Amino acid sequence: MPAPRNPFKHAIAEGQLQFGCWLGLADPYVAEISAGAGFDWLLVDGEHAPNDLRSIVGQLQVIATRDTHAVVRPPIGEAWMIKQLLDAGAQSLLIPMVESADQARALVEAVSYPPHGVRGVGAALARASDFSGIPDYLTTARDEICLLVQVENRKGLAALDDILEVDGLDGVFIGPSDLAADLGHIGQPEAPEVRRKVIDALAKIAAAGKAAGVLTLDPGFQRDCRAAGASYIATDIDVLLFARSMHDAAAEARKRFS
Ligand SMILES: O=C(O)C(=O)C[C@H](O)[C@@H](O)CO
Repeated sequence: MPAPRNPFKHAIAEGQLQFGCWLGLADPYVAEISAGAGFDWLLVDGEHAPNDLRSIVGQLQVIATRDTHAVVRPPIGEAWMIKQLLDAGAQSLLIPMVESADQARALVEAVSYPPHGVRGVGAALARASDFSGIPDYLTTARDEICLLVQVENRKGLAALDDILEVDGLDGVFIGPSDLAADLGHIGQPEAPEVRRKVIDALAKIAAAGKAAGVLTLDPGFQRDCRAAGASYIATDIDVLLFARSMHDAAAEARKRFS
């Protein structure tokens, strides 16, 4: 029996639109609600949310029970973190702040077992192999791992052509917020210069045959990104949805009783 099929990997490889939601509330309970909401994928954020390995595992477990897919973002692209996330059962990873082809190649090695890479062999005791319930896990795991790298500054954009030549990379995701900051427009991912660069990068990624992705809350810009070739687009963030609903509910209750 092989490693479980990764439907997200295959969908974005074919350019099929997958829309997703960023999960920053860092809690399996919230992930369970989100997993039933209808998004194609959910980003479990270890970079900017208060997640640790155990909270990520809890979210992977509940997301796996629903018809959606978890993409996990570690704080940084370190091989030891990637090893733990893969063993915990994450099949799709989004690695932040990638700035060179060498860095991208090291990440490909981190998700591959020797002799092709450096992933440690410990799946026998891991959730990824269904605790040894998947006999062919070691020989088939790599086929179903989706490796996405995040390019989000001028250095990364300058290296984009080289990054796109790296074999074993499924896609490149453009981070508009960090890119805006690096371009001198901190807090303004909607600045025209940022948007132009995002659209140009997405088009270049798609033209190179890799899957292009982005996070933007602006519906008009989401459509522009799709037109430029993006196949996985995060359209919402749980923290903002919850915060907005709480504020609206309290304001309406206050109005009702005043
Ligand atoms: O640069 C970006 O955009 C991202 O990397 C996504 C952010 O981290 C996301 O959390 C929204 O601020």
